[in-house]
Amino acid sequence: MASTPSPHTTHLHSLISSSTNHNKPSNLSFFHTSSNPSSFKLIHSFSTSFSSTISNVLKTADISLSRDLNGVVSTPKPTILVSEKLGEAGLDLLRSFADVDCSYDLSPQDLCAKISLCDALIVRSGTKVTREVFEAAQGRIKVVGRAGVGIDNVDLQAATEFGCLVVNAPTANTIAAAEHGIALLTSMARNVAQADASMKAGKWLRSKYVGVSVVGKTLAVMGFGKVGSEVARRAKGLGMHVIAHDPYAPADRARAIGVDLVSFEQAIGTADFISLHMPLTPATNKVFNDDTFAKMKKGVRLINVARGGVIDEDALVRALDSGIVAQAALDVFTVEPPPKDSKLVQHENVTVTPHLGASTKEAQEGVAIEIAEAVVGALNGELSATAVNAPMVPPEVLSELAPYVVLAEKLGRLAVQLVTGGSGIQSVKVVYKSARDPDSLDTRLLRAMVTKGIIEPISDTIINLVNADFSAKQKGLRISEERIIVDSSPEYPVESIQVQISNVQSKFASALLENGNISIEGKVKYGIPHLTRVGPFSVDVSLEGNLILCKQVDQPGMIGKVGNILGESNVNVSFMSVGRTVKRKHAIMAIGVDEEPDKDTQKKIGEVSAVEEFVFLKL
Ligand SMILES: NC(=O)C1=CN([C@@H]2O[C@H](COP(=O)(O)OP(=O)(O)OC[C@H]3O[C@@H](n4cnc5c(N)ncnc54)[C@H](O)[C@@H]3O)[C@@H](O)[C@H]2O)C=CC1
Ligand SMILES: O=C(O)C(=O)COP(=O)(O)O
Repeated sequence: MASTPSPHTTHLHSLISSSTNHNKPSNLSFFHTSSNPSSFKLIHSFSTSFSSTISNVLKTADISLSRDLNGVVSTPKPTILVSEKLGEAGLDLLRSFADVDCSYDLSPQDLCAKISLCDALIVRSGTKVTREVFEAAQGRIKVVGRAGVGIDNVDLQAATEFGCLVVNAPTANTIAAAEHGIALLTSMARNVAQADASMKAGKWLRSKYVGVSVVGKTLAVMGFGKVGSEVARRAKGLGMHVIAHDPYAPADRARAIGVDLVSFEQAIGTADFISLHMPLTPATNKVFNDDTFAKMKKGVRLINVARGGVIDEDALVRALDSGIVAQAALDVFTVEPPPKDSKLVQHENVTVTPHLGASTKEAQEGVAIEIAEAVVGALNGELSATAVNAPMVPPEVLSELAPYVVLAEKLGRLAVQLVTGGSGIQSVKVVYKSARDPDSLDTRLLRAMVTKGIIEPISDTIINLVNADFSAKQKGLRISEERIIVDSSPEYPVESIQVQISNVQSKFASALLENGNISIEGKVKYGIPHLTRVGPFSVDVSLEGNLILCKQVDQPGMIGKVGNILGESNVNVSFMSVGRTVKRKHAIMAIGVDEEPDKDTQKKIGEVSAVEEFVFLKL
């Protein structure tokens, strides 16, 4: 298996660990637009640093570096388990990137046994991805790809808790499902399946199988999403009068194709045909039951290409027996496959297909490519446009926020190290200063990264965009955000980010504001995150390597003294900056160092007479 740890394997948890200099711009260039240095225009190609940054946001790529016997380092392929039949084009795409294990018809036990060896899992509707599966994965699984629309077979809550991204393929099977809905509607109306079966049994029953016409009849589309609206469009082509019920669909989209959105009661009470196209959720579970069947027009015909669970199947049998429902055509069932002796399946007025809605050659090839691209992208650390349990952030927003994402994580990491004991944190405030309208600044990524920076140093939880909010909540950490509009260039999304931690003691008292909060602030300068404020003190040091913060009496010679001690211990100083509140009183020295000074060196710094307090912080 690709990334099974071996003696020759160094396991890195992500493409870039938080202590490496991944934020160093790999290919920065500047061009000068005016004599004012602040208007230097930055041209930053994010080809390497951007994808690294985004990998860090998601931490989906569990990349292992293997050494061969000659010590040459190579990156083994991730392993993707495909547990149900997937189109060849998608499999080819996956194989070009990963080791692909196509194991169909796995028992739940077999799936749990395999999953800890896999970085991604691709399923259709037949695999139940339960909490047990995520537990058995032991943190290895980074993405579940659902090759289709409905994700009711994936425990999303568990996926989120385990920081596993779930992506689906929401568009490629829409037409197939809509066509199947129409096929069921028309074939049911003309008893095609029953007549076919009877002829094959040697009969010729022309009068028994007189059907009903659909033209002029009212069709209620329940769930006016992608499939529902395509069914509506086609039904109008058949001359039907189409109404729809969908509490979340925009009325103008319905009006545009000549469909009226109506209430649930109105839809089921007036329709001759009812076609179901909503997802299975706690709210739609068994929404068609004895009560709702009782409100339907006698002799109604029902089509279900959505999910079996939206119907109480026993109630449907009763409604068929009583004649409320004249006929039903079902592609989906509460339990799939349904029991062989299912009264519903055996009912003479019911037409059934074995969940074939998405099963056309075209749809399956499309779905396979759509999901393969999404899974490969996610394993590469890209945020997916079809993420189900993480915010979908458009690529242009992502690329713009990339350096701020690094800044946010580092500020969180710094702030938490200033807390005495590093625990007991309950309340964190993140203040964004920006010239942009608050509505046009999406801070979810930044908040997730501050959370990551705060939680990871004090726990063993890996935080990413998927589980950041959940993990914060679980740890009783309240993260609030404030946006301050400033009068600067709206060209950059954020002017500065400040992280405040309240109600804690600090091991570096100078980082406290008057309100008692630990506070640090940073900016992105020329693409590189900088620390610009510690408590009330202004500093200016790039956030690379490690950091020493030193509070001293503001007097000449301090930089030299501390610099000498570090130099004698062979600790390389990359940046130094001094900030003070009042001249000749107190100053904060922020020193960027490449190496961690040993205890002796730290002791010597502490013994410099004018040094009042100092702290060493890892970035
Ligand atoms: N049989 C099959 O092979 C296939 C089944 N499906 C199923 O079809 C259903 C629809 O798929 P899409 O149109 O792609 O999804 P979609 O997300 O585009 O549409 C679902 C619509 O249902 C609406 N909805 C949510 N709750 C509702 C409620 N309580 N009452 C009425 N409407 C509600 C939503 O607002 C949304 O507009 C899903 O359940 C999906 O799993 C989809 C493809 C193939
Ligand atoms: O996409 C959906 O929601 C479907 O129901 C299709 O399911 P399938 O991939 O054919 O098992």
